[in-house]
Amino acid sequence: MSTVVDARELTSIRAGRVLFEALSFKLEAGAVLYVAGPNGAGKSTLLRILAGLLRPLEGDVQLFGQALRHDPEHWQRQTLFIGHKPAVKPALTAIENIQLQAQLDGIQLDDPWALLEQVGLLGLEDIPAQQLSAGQQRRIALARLWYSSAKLWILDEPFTALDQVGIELLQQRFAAHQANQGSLILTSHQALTWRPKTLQVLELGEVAYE
Ligand SMILES: Nc1ncnc2c1ncn2[C@@H]1O[C@H](COP(=O)(O)OP(=O)(O)OP(=O)(O)O)[C@@H](O)[C@H]1O
Repeated sequence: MSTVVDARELTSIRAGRVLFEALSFKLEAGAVLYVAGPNGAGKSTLLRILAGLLRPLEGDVQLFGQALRHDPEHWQRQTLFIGHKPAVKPALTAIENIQLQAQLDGIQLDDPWALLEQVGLLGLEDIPAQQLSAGQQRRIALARLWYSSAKLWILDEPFTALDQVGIELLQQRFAAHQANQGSLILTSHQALTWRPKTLQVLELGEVAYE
């Protein structure tokens, strides 16, 4: 087993609150880390630190044996981060959004229509994203998971707004990623109905004030 994430002594203070202090954990290839905790506990903050988007006050993260500061491009190639708000362009259609996302990810999509079908949006391709429902917009954002070859996925509340079929579809995608030795870090306020092969739970709890 190889270590994908090695988080060492992470401390984060935001808005005068200690969210976590000297937090250390490791994640191995093919494992799932489920970050739980109440609103404001620091889940998104931790995920953004792990994705290299935010610096911890103290501590550091090694990804595939390398620190972010040594090779940010390596970090970007190996990780796929999807935040809790679907990053869709409201005036673009679903297919245009998917193509744009792929372009930004440096991927040439052979068949964007097949991808649209995979995420259950076929028939809605000509509608601007702003006229789609919250769950449909989420599906556009999550389409990245169907072409991503990143070994580590970091997903902030990916199930939000999805219906039961969408949740099942996403969990199947997670299972395929895991079977391929992919690792996953996610937050959710819903209990997982899928039982990953290797699951670690990190509970961020009540926070202390400075
Ligand atoms: N951009 C920011 N600047 C300053 N403080 C922030 C910022 N974003 C979040 N915070 C603070 O960090 C705390 C943790 O926020 P975070 O979004 O990490 O929590 P969370 O566990 O993901 O919450 P939720 O379950 O509501 O999504 C919040 O209470 C907030 O005060």
